[in-house]
Amino acid sequence: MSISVVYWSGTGNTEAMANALAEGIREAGGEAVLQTADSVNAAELAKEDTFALGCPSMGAEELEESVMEPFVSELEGMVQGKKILLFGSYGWGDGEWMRNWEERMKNAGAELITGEGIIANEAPDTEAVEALKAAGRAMV
Ligand SMILES: Cc1cc2nc3c(=O)[nH]c(=O)nc-3n(C[C@H](O)[C@H](O)[C@H](O)COP(=O)(O)O)c2cc1C
Repeated sequence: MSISVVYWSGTGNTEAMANALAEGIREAGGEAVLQTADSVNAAELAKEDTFALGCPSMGAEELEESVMEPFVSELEGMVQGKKILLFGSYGWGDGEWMRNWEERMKNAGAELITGEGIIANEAPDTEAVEALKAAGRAMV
């Protein structure tokens, strides 16, 4: 099973999370397709039943504004019934951006894999890496 992991990452922390997730997908025998959000067409992605989206907390507890925000906004109209895993890194906040993002996707009709997004403070630590690998395995 081929699973897309689409993310935006400015300094590599969310990218490291995407790599851990991909490792879990591969451990379970799946094929992980890692792509940055600027190279993905939302309508094409929405043809898949299960996929992962990653973005750090930017702005003031917001999705990155030039690529990820418009991408997620476009996807919102197309995710009814989709199984989506959300993940991302943050710095100093309390995860508000992820709670808002979860709410948006649920209101758009998506089912969140693991129930809530997986977050990591700056670079993912061992615990976050293990949680991402487990989520990746569960997606296959
Ligand atoms: C412009 C900018 C805005 C940010 N805003 C927040 C914020 O509102 N809350 C927070 O917890 N972290 C914030 N951060 C910290 C990043 O979320 C954190 O450094 C994260 O690890 C970056 O992930 P990345 O390496 O995938 O880009 C901000 C960072 C930048 C550069």
